[in-house]
Amino acid sequence: MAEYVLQTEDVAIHYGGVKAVDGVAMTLERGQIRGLIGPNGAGKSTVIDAITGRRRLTRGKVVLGGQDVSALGVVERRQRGLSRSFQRTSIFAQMPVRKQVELASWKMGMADPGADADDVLRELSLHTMSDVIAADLGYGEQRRLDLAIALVGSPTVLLLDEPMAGLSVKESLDLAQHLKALTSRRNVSVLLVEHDMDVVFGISDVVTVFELGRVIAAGSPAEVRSNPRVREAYLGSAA
Ligand SMILES: Nc1ncnc2c1ncn2[C@@H]1O[C@H](COP(=O)(O)OP(=O)(O)OP(=O)(O)O)[C@@H](O)[C@H]1O
Repeated sequence: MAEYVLQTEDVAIHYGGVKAVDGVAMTLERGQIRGLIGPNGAGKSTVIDAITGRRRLTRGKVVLGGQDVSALGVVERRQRGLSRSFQRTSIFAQMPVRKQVELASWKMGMADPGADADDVLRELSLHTMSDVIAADLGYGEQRRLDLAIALVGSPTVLLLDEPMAGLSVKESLDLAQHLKALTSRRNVSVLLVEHDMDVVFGISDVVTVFELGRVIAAGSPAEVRSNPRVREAYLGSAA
C-alpha cells in the first residue's frame, strides 16, 4: 500500500448553509504533485485552509505523516512539516532576500538558519540575489522568494494556492520547473491549486477536480482530461 504523507478523510467545511467543502477525500504520496482544479467557488482554497488548520473542520480528518492533526493549530502543523505559500504576503518588502529567509528559518527553530536560508535560496535560484531588497525583485522572483520562505525547515508537504497568478508565461514556466525539481530533489509533496491548465496538466502526477465542494474526478492528467463529466463541467474547449 502506498504511504501517504497527507490524507484528508471526509473533510467538510460549512458556512451556515453554504457547503464550501463537503466530504473530500484526497491523498498525497511522497514527492508527488497533485493538481487541484475546479470552477470559481468550487472550494479549492477552503480545502487548503482546512488542511493548514486555518479553518476549523465541520467534519472529517486531516492526517499528516500518519498522524491525525485535525485538532492542531496552523503553527503546530507547520512545525510538523505542512507548509503553504502566501503569494508574497509573507514577504517584508524592505528587507534583503537572504535576511528574511534566515529570519523565517530562525522562527522555525532551525539549528543553523543561515545554512538553511542558503540552501533554499540556491534551490530557487535566488542565491545571487541574497542582498537585494525584496521590493527591488521582479514579480516572478518575489513569488520564488515566497516559496523559499515556505521551504525553510524542510517541510514534507507544500500547499500552493494559485502560485502562477499574475506571472508571465516565461515566469510561470520557470516556477513550474522549480516546483518539479523540488519534488525530486527534496522529496517534497505538493498540492497545487492553479487556474493555468497548461501548468497543472504539465507538472502534476495526479489531478483532482472539484465542483461545489466535492470531488467529481481524480486520476492521471490524461484520465482527467478525457473524463466526460470534467470536460462538460469545467474544461470545455480548453481540454
Ligand atoms: N468565510 C466564508 N463565509 C461564507 N462563505 C464562504 C467563505 N469563504 C468561502 N465561502 C464560500 O465557499 C465556497 C468555496 O469558496 P472557495 O474560495 O474555497 O472556492 P475556490 O474554488 O477557491 O474559488 P476560486 O477559484 O474563485 O478561488 C464559495 O461558495 C464561497 O463563496
